[in-house]
Amino acid sequence: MTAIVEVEHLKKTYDSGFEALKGIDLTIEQGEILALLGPNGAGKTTLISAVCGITAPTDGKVRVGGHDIQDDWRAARKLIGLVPQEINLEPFELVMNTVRFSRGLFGRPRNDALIEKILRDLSLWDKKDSRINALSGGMKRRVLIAKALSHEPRVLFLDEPTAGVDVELRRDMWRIVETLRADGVTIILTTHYIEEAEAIADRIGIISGGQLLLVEEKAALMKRLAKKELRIDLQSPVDHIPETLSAFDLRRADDGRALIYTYDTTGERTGITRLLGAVQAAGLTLADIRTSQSSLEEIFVDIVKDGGK
Ligand SMILES: Nc1ncnc2c1ncn2[C@@H]1O[C@H](COP(=O)(O)OP(=O)(O)OP(=O)(O)O)[C@@H](O)[C@H]1O
Repeated sequence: MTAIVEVEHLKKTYDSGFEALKGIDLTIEQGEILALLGPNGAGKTTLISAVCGITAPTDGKVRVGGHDIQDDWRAARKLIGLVPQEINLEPFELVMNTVRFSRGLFGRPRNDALIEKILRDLSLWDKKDSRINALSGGMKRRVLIAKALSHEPRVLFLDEPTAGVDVELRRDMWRIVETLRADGVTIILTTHYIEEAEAIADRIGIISGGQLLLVEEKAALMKRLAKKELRIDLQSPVDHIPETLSAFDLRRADDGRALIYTYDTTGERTGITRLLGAVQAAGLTLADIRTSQSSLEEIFVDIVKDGGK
């Protein structure tokens, strides 16, 4: 594995005195998709801005492809594509020119074949001669991505790429991200849609209050933190949990028509066999049983609430 983005002890205190980043350490491997989740104001945009060299950090280091973002800005920035949260396009410019011009800004030679491919991949080819102000909001977002890709970056930052876009465009974006990943592009995205992180990320980072609470492989995170529940529907309701079942983590649901058992998925034993035996021994008759697992969303809410503990 090769690290493409290295962030060391990054701090940012705004002029107002507000400490938006409180010492972030993060290494991003080439070719991975990292989703940064966090509540509003957590510091996601500040982190991306500092990594991209748009915001000067108060302390700490950032290297992209081995280049220091402060000391060797030009070389580092050339490797980065940034899709900002805000739509910052020139309203009267044509789509084609917008994207072509952006490539030129990075000192890349004109390459109309590449620009055509990017526009086609983003379903923008038939809009190439349209003015930006004639596009819908979703199309403008696509233009932002086309712009960010025009100089062939190796690392793409997507700051809430799907905020406020419809489901169809969101799925289109996921497809585009997959294509880019296949080309070896590293992708870092911030999102409020946990479903999005669950669908496309290899690793998940959770930021809250300017601190990175955790960064972990998505699958490992879900395995480690997802709680499982077993729901036991009873033939006759109970008004309390029998004394003989008090050793189990049980609660009543549906006015006693069901018992919910919460268990740890990482434990060697789930305790289910013992529980079912004890339920029968307590004279209760089962109508049905089913299990469910907590989603990434529930895990996220728990982590942010507990501050990563
Ligand atoms: N230029 C600035 N001056 C002072 N404070 C700022 C500035 N920019 C951001 N902040 C503050 O820093 C904190 C982090 O903001 P940031 O935009 O990084 O959060 P975020 O995680 O991207 O939030 P959101 O999900 O709402 O986009 C917020 O409290 C914000 O008010």
